[in-house]
Amino acid sequence: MLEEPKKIIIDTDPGIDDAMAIFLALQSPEVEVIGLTTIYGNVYTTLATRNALHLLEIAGRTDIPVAEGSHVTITKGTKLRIADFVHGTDGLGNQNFPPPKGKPIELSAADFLIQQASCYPGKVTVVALGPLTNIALAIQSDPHFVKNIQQIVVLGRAFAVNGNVNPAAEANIFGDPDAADVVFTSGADVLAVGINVTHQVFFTDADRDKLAESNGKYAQYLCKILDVYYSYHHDAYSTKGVYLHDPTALLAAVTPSLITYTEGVVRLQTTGITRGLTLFYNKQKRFGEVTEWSDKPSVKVAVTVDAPAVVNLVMERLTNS
Ligand SMILES: O=c1[nH]cnc2c1ncn2[C@@H]1O[C@H](CO)[C@@H](O)[C@H]1O
Repeated sequence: MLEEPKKIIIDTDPGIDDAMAIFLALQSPEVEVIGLTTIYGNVYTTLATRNALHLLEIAGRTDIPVAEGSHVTITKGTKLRIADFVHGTDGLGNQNFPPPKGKPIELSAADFLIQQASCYPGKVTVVALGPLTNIALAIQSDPHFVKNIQQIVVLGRAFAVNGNVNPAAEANIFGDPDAADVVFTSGADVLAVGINVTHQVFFTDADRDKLAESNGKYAQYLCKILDVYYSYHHDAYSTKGVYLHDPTALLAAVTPSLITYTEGVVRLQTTGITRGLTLFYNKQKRFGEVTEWSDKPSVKVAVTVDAPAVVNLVMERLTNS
């Protein structure tokens, strides 16, 4: 018997690698994209919404609703760190695409997440590709959300490696560490795919050439916007190629066997020079004293990834489009 596709909502800040992940999801029969929710991160939230609508128009999938998310952090912080230097000022490789025709739905991202999770209890997975504000708001405003949601796959953390904002912190967690702490300690089924894993999934210059040679509609579109992302990686990491952060997290939801994970408690540093640092407690020792870790639920933290399989899937699905 054919399995029903897994319903997913992508919480996104598009973003070049977000665009790859969204197209990949639309090309994956294992999942049904039931909505996009938007958040600041790679760009401000207003532009994230515009880009999400634009990408769905490119895909011919304007049937998928877009719900706009928070413009501020969970503590109402307005000093946001926006990574437009990674993605271009428009978030999509400085292409000056025309504005989308569509509009976001009336519901906020958090309310849409709550509504869908309660409509399909145990059947909706959120793939969170930006800071976790919307998900934390959903958790805080609906006591049933944690049990209604099937899984929250988070692209975020740097597990035992340096961050990419500074040595302590990875960009999505750094974007709203207080929200991340709410999500990681909520008791929901959380799978964190950190940059210790996504930095293993490398898309080379030759891979981009292969995309360019194909007639795939998504491949052609992505080749236009990828230049900025490639130059940033070249400057920042001296690499000839880019890390596939968002596509890897997305595929961890689509095909869970591509990764392995360990389980433990994750807590956040929310202040000081290590703001955004995540600490993983592996539960190998029972501490005598009660600590901020003792009574907290475990989450899953990705440890390994089948990187060649991820690159193959990305290539296959984007070129056959
Ligand atoms: O060097 C960087 N600084 C800030 N954000 C980055 C950098 N590289 C990638 N991303 C963005 O942040 C997420 C992964 O941490 C990805 O969504 C990626 O688009």
